Formats: sequence, structure tokens, C-alpha cells
Amino acid sequence: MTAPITPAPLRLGIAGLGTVGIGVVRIIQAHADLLSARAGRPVRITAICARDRKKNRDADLSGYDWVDCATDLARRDDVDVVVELIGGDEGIARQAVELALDNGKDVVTANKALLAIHGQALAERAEAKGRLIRFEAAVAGGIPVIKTMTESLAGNRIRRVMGVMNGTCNYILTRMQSGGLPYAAVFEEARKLGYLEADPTLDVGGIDASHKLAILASIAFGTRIAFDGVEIEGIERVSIDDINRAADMGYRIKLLGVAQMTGRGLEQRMSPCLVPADSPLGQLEGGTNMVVIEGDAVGQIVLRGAGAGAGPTASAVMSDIIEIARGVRLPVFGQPAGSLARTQPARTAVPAAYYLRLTLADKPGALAKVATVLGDAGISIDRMRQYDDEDTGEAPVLIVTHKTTPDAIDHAIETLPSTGVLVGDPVELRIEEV
Ligand SMILES: NC(=O)C1=CN([C@@H]2O[C@H](COP(=O)(O)OP(=O)(O)OC[C@H]3O[C@@H](n4cnc5c(N)ncnc54)[C@H](OP(=O)(O)O)[C@@H]3O)[C@@H](O)[C@H]2O)C=CC1
Ligand SMILES: N[C@@H](CCO)C(=O)O
Repeated sequence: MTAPITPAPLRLGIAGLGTVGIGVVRIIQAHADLLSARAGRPVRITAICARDRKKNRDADLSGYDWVDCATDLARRDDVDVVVELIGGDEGIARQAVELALDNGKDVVTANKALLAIHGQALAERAEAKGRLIRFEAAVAGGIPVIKTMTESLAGNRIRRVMGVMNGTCNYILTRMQSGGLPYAAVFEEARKLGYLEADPTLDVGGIDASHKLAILASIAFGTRIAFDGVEIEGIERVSIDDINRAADMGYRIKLLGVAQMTGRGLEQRMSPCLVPADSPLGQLEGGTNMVVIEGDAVGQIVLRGAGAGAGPTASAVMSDIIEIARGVRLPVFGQPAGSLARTQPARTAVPAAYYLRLTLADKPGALAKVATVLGDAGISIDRMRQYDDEDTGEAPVLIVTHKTTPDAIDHAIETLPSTGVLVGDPVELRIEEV
């Protein structure tokens, strides 16, 4: 009698044993049988790598070979897939990924920065070598948005992709609202909770979310990743006054990414926007992410879930590993890299309503002068509220416009100081239809 043939295991080399890396190790250790059944073959870690070998990682790593340099994983014969969980768009992460592809290994990564900057070159490299790069965890953590777009929605022409893709910013904005706290205080709170990236500008400056948006736009529109084409504004200038006054008008402020293809080119913008408080995006609390995809056949899809953290992010990494173990082989961005179109970046021209917060000198005719500037720019006022000046001699005024163009708003903002009635700079935020 012949013994049953055991399928060859898929052998992993894991580079990076931090939040996500250890999360992956834990899932593989806890669910070995389940993974094997679903993948059709065992999934094994053969070698691991991090910076500090002596660090207590609260996990049993004794069964795996330790290598001192991540590129060594890419050189090993007993590694089929290099799982890059170090981070950063340059340095060792990039070297390990490139070497892995060159040495005939597939790559799984959660590294949105690397993909946003070098995604096209890496995809071409992978395809030239007949290898894969999978990156479900790179966008919106545990939310399965990459597979949804490349597989489930492959029959659609995508009209628009938008969403909240940075949990830290959403935490800060919702916490400012719930606690009535200023930005600086909540920023400090987020730092103490360990929510901020080592370089916090990546979060609050909107860069991390823009990396993710650029990746989604490439898949959605069949275009080469164009991170440079994202118009980026972070949340640093969002004040507690804006949070409160937007709430008065029935809105929430979110760091919102929007990508859509227009006749003029690809619009990609990441900026604080107002959304209706009762909309799914408006109700998104804390570190949760949400991605909204609009396809011509399917209509609107809303995906919501944890955008970060060991479990959710490792869950997404595992989905890629199982996909490779099953033998599913898809082009990196959903179609061959050579067929991805070059695009022109296009500045947003889609009309929207706008929120304007102005502080005026509290004197006769001040409001009339503002109304004249707006009228001359072709901007019609929908709603307006003047707040108590508390004897300061100043009048805080909030205006919600009817839909108008970004050019008209820019023109009005440039012209308003010439009225001589403005105290400080006006604040202008787009109100996004969702
Ligand atoms: N944390 C999250 O929730 C999410 C993270 N990601 C992405 O996942 C990736 C990993 O993130 P995360 O786990 O949070 O990061 P961590 O900072 O927690 O872990 C990074 C790991 O990389 C190791 N490392 C750093 N430099 C080197 C080096 N030169 N050689 C070998 N190893 C090195 C570190 O080693 P040591 O431990 O010894 O210092 C550490 O184990 C990043 O690309 C991140 O953007 C994506 C979605 C969510
Ligand atoms: N800094 C990121 C981590 C997940 O990508 C966030 O806050 O969403």
C-alpha cells in the first residue's frame, strides 16, 4: 500500500516581528490545521528576521531559523514567500522585496509606502520574474478591499473610490468631538496610546492615507500608481471650533480620500471634509476605517472595519499567504503592469457645497461685504449662522454654500481679505456627497 502524498508546505520567511509580524506568527501557530485545510497544504514558517534578536516578543519563535539580515530570507532555498513586515519605502524593506522577486520568491507585504512609491517598478519586476506581490494589509488593515476590487468587482467600471483610510486621524477627529478637546491635546493622547507612526506626519499630514488612496486608484482605474498626483492636506489645521460648528450644521469632519477618473485626468485628493453626521462615513468612530467603492454595475459598496492593529492586519496578511498557497496567481494591480495607463493628475473640479468659517470685525456692513465677495464669485449661500461675540468685538460666522466649484471658492478666499472686515484667516472645507 502506498502512503498518501502530503502536499509540499508553503514555506515562509518573515521579515519584521513587530505588531503585524508577531500577529502573523500567532495566527499561523494557533490555526495550523485550519490554514492547512483551507490552503490545501501546510503553511510553515522556516525563517524569521528582525532588528533585535534578544527582544522579548511574547511568542515562541524557537522553531524558526533566525537570520540577521532580511535579504538573507530572500536567498534561502527553504523560503517560498518572503513576508515583508518591516515598513518604509526605502532601505532594507525595499531591498528584501526586490531580492526576493529576483530570486524567484513571491512576496506578501503590508507596506503601503513601498507600494505607493515603487509599486509600478516592483510590479514590472515581479511579472518579469513570474512572481507575485500580494498586499491586502497595505490598505485599510483588516478590510478586504484589495481582493474586493481586483476580484469581486472585476466586472465593473469603477466610478469613484473614497474613504477614511487612516485610523489615527479618525481617532483624533472623533475624540476631539466626543471630548470637546483641542487638536494638540488629542494628538498627545494618541501619542501616549501608541497610535501614531514613528513619524507622526505620515498620519496627521495625510501621507499614509494618501499612499493607500494611490494604491486603490491604480486598481480602480487601471492606471500606474501616481502618489505624486494626490492633492494632500492633513488634519493639523482642524480646530475644535470647526468640529463643533460643523456638528451644529449636521456634519462631521473626516480625513477623506477621494479618487475618480475625469475627462481631464485622475483626481486624487486627501483632505479634511465635512460629511453628513448621519451618513455611514459620518458615523465612523475611533480608529475604524471605511472604504466606499462605486461601480457601474454593482452600485455602491461600503466596507467598514479595523484599519490597523495586530489581529486585523495579520488577518489580511494571512489571506494573501493562503491565496498563494492555493496557487491563485493574479497580476499585482489586477491587470498586467505593462497595461496600466499613465495618467495626468487633475485638480478637483467637481462642484461641491463648502463650509466657510470666518471671524469678522463686528461692525455694520461687514457681513454684507462678505456676501458681496461670495456673490461676485458666483457662490450662493445656503445657510449661515453668526455666533455670540462675547464682547470681543468679533463676530464668528459660519456659512454653508450651495454647490460651487473649487475655483470659485479659491477666488473668494483670495478676495475676502480685501474687504477689510476679516479677523484672521478664513477656514474653508469641502462638503462631500456620500
Ligand atoms: N501596525 C499596524 O496596524 C499596521 C501596519 N502596517 C504596515 O505593516 C508593516 C509593519 O508594521 P508594524 O508591525 O506596525 O511595525 P513595527 O514597528 O511594530 O515592527 C517593525 C518590525 O521590523 C523590524 N525591523 C526594523 N528595521 C529592521 C531591519 N533593518 N532589519 C530587520 N528588521 C527590522 C523591527 O525589528 P525589532 O522588533 O527588532 O525592532 C520590527 O520587528 C509596515 O509597513 C506598516 O506600515 C499596515 C497596516 C496596519
Ligand atoms: N497609521 C496607520 C496604521 C495602519 O495603516 C493608521 O493609523 O491607520
